[in-house]
Amino acid sequence: MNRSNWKRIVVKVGSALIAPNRQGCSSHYLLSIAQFIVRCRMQGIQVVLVSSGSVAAGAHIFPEETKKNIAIKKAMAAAGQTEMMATWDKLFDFPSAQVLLTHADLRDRERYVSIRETLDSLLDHGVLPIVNENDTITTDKLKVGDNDNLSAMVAAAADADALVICSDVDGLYDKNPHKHDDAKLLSWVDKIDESIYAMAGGAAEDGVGTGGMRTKVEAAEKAVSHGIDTFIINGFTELSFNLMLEGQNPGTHFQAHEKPMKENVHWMTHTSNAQGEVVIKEAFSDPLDEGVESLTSSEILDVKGEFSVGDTILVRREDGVKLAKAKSNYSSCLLNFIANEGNQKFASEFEEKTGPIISEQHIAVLENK
Ligand SMILES: Nc1ncnc2c1ncn2[C@@H]1O[C@H](COP(=O)(O)OP(=O)(O)O)[C@@H](O)[C@H]1O
Ligand SMILES: N[C@@H](CCC(=O)OP(=O)(O)O)C(=O)O
Repeated sequence: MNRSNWKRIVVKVGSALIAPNRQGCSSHYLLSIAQFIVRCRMQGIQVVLVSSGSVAAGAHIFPEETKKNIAIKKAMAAAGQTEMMATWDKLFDFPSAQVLLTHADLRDRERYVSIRETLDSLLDHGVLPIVNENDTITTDKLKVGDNDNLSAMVAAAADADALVICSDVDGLYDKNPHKHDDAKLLSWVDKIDESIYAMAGGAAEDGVGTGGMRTKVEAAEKAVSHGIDTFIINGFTELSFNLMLEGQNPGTHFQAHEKPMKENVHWMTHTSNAQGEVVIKEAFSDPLDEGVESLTSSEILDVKGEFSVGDTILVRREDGVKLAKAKSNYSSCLLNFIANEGNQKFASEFEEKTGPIISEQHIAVLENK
């Protein structure tokens, strides 16, 4: 990693830094984060800010006994979002822009491309994009659910060089430091495997954060496979930011892969989730590695879920092994019809005229078979 090459970074700020006591926003911790952003920009590094905190910031407006209600939580987010944006805006003398996203936007290729273009336009005109999940309109099916994973998806969309996750602890420890006095900080992670996930616990039950370290490790896994160096640092202390600016590592550094995934393969693997499944015969699993022009309805054993043309699907072997994610050129309804043995003659004529079920350039072979 050579930081002098950084052109663009994503900085993710957790709720505890924005609304530490759930009593509205406080600029107490945001001042040094804002200063860091200003200094990065002075060095010619473009910054995208992913800011949590709308729910925590809006919490003080609603009665305590209502706060577990989902509709009230969404209302807290709506009210807190304006307060949070206003607090950030006061700290900068350049324009900022509110970008509210859901997973439904990120997993749709056209909307994803539109997000990329908007981020580029904002950054190229000196505007600071401030991104958050659009909690008010999300449902379980539509949401990312935590801003750690959201920040990694945004970092990939923005083609960032680094992702800096500012949290309420120094980084990833071998166990939760709030529960274990002897927990040790990991300053360097070059491979994210089960042993790393085993160390990462959830958020404190009485805290304001979502997801804890687990979602941060998930985010790091997404980002490093896109070639994005990822840091978890303590956003409570100014020292973290000074060390980052000096090129040092104040927390945990997850090393970017030297050979990142291809952009569309990364999007299919880490951002877009499968809307349905196609189960294929075991004997056909290898040709997926080479190209799939030959995947025809006669290899399909089962079609699961409802999907439309252009949706991402999971290709699974009959023994359950996940083989690939791919963009489907056929809807689930049509696939169900042509995969039926009785319709084979019609199917082969139809496929010949219409083209492959999945095309080679839109397939991501899954590494963890
Ligand atoms: N191995 C670990 N190392 C560090 N923190 C951990 C670990 N396991 C669980 N945690 C918890 O994760 C919390 C940080 O995540 P979270 O509460 O979601 O904050 P944020 O608002 O920064 O996203 C820590 O305060 C700690 O309680
Ligand atoms: N969209 C939510 C963010 C939820 C979230 O991931 O919070 P955190 O774990 O503090 O980053 C909000 O603004 O409150």
